[in-house]
Amino acid sequence: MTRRILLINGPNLNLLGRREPHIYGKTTLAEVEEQARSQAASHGVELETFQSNHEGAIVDRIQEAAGWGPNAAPKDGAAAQEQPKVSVIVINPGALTHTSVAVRDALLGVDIPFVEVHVSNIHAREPFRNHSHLSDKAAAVVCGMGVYGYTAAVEFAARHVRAEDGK
Ligand SMILES: O=C1C[C@@](O)(C(=O)O)C[C@@H](O)[C@@H]1O
Repeated sequence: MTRRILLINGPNLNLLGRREPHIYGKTTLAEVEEQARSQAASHGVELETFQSNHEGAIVDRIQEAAGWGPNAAPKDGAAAQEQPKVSVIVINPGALTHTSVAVRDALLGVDIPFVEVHVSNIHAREPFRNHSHLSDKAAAVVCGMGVYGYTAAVEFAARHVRAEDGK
């Protein structure tokens, strides 16, 4: 079965490269996503991407990763068996990190391991950014490495997927 990684980016990360470049750098989200896709492919893993500025859309997409939720394809019979599963979620929740119990509940609800990524070092910024609603449940947390954090997270996720396959 094809294994999948789902890369989710939350609010304002569509502006990567243009937004506060002194904090988030000049690499665009399209470049991050393309690099992540080919990096995963080099491990024989498919990578899907999703960005939204809307909390509910992110909750829906997380549920969909488990084959649930309002947008999930109907599952029955053999087709359901063959549907590739998302094995790991890599997520930069943006500001939702600090506010969203709903995103936390969605990630815990689907029981898919996740890696939390932040481009900036959230512990070296304003106090309201120091707390994450996700970190205590994350398989790993990457922050302060710039967009290289996505590379580190995808590498970790791909290894996890391969380990699942017993390779
Ligand atoms: O939107 C973001 C981006 C961020 O998640 C990061 O990648 O460093 C950090 C958050 O505090 C902020 O709201």
